[in-house]
Amino acid sequence: MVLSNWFSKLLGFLGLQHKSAKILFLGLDNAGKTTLLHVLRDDRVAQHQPTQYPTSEEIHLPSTCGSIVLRAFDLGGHRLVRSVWRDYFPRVDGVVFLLDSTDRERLPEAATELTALLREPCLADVPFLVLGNKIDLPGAASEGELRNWLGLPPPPAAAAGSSGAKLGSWGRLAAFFGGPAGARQGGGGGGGERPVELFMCSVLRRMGFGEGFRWLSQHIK
Ligand SMILES: Nc1nc2c(ncn2[C@@H]2O[C@H](COP(=O)(O)OP(=O)(O)OP(=O)(O)O)[C@@H](O)[C@H]2O)c(=O)[nH]1
Ligand SMILES: [Mg+2]
Repeated sequence: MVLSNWFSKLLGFLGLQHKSAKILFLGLDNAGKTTLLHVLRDDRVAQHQPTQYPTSEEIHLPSTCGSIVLRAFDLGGHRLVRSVWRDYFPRVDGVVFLLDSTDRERLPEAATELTALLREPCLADVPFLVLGNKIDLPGAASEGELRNWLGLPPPPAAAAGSSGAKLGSWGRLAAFFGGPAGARQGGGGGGGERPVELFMCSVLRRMGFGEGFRWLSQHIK
């Protein structure tokens, strides 16, 4: 068992093994979910109509994004279509939650949706990759500001006063918590915790999300 785990990790490291994972792309309308999905699939930025109906795509992520195969579900973020999100919760391997970091007016709404998802019992063990998108635009919220809105604790390096804070909006926040945003679950690295991490990104500039998907691929069971 230990040997086979070690072997599969080695294959993954060498890019010779692909995981297949059911991943939900969630977040408010206009966050950039469909744009991201198509950048991942075609490596091309295009304009899309607001998503009205759920769609799914099989996406082979390159080794720079973790060498995994995603069954990615783009569910649309408009208030009216959010009611279908829960139909897709069974057997999910991961959630990618996108935020428009320039839309401060809607950050409370986004935080409420994220908190509700984190409270979902059937998503209790599911890793959450949170992407603070559109940092190419002037006035985008910083990583720290988003962390405050979402109730995420500071990364350990920043809390200890190290130079990690210099990473600023391009940096990454590592946090393990569950239940409502900001509340640690289990504590101290023990059982019952699930991984949640924030990465700042620009889908348009193709920056930041690759690191996020590498992180996610490591946390998919
Ligand atoms: N400046 C900038 N604009 C972006 C970025 N990512 C997406 N957008 C724009 O944001 C708008 C919304 O993008 P979509 O991908 O359609 O958003 P969505 O989350 O799928 O929205 P719904 O389908 O309504 O849920 C589009 O005009 C995109 O071009 C980014 O990184 N930077
Ligand atoms: Mg869409």
